[in-house]
Amino acid sequence: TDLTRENLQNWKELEFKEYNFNAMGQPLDAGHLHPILKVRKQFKDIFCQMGFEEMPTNNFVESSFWNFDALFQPQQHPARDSHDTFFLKAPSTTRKLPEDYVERVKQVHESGGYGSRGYNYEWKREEANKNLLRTHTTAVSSRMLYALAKGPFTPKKYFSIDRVFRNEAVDRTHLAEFHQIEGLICDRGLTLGDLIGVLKEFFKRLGMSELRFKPAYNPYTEPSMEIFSYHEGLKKWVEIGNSGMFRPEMLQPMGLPEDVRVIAWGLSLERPTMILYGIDNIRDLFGHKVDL
Ligand SMILES: COC[C@@H]1[C@H](c2ccc(C#Cc3ccccc3)cc2)[C@@H]2CN(C(=O)Nc3ccc(OC4CC4)cc3)C[C@@H](O)[C@@H](O)CN12
Repeated sequence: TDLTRENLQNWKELEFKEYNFNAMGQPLDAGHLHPILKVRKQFKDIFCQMGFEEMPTNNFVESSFWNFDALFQPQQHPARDSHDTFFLKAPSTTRKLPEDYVERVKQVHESGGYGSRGYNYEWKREEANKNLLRTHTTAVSSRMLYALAKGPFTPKKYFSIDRVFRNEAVDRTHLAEFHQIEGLICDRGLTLGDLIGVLKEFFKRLGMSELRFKPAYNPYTEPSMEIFSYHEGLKKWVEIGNSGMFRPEMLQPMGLPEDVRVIAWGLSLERPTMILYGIDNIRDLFGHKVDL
């Protein structure tokens, strides 16, 4: 019908169905939060409830100094090789390091001190200057502890959850990068018992109450422990992380008081996410391929 004036009036004669104001709208196929982000929030909430402050991890590029040397990791350690670490071409070297602290790190690597024998090798500044993609968030922990040593000492609880990069073969469950979760407590007179206690409290909040600890080795912690938990679902003991007490060779050159101890632990974000969401191929978590 053409749009004449009288035609526009004839809707008044038509019969319309009553409005159903209780009708539900069409379900919107809205977006979904990525599982990694949901589990990251769970861990962040647990750390915040336990009084931890988040560390600033917004620098993927780090110097070998903060990533390795400050942690008393020797320059000939295999993890510092380009087969395990991504070194940067440009900028290949770091701009600025605290010279007086670098000198003390050089000393402790070469000839020890603070009760340590050291590694007895010629420490090279060029090696420490090399820029890399951080291999662990422990590089951020060393920066934070150094900053803590600068001022009057106050006990601190810090955590970090962010991406780290390893030049490793990738397979079904390993990518060249992953998200590391790290917690640390810095206070006078802390002991291994305090570490075990805080680990029990931390993992209990994730539903893992039965923990076992196994002696382990890290270049920057002594003693070190691998952490295991009995997983009801998988009916077996699962390695859920690593932990330890930062060595005096790491803490003393920073200038922390000699009775200050640091207990720390780490785990990944991908492993718990894959287990909690039943994902058995890391490609389903990340990756460019999307099955449409
Ligand atoms: C090269 O990657 C190492 C990674 C990653 C890891 C290991 C150690 C640290 C550390 C540390 C550290 C130690 C001392 C001081 C400071 C930091 C951080 C991440 C996980 C650490 N792991 C790991 O996350 N396993 C895990 C964690 C939680 C979890 O929860 C499930 C709901 C039940 C399940 C599993 C242990 C293993 O997966 C291990 O084979 C792989 N590890």
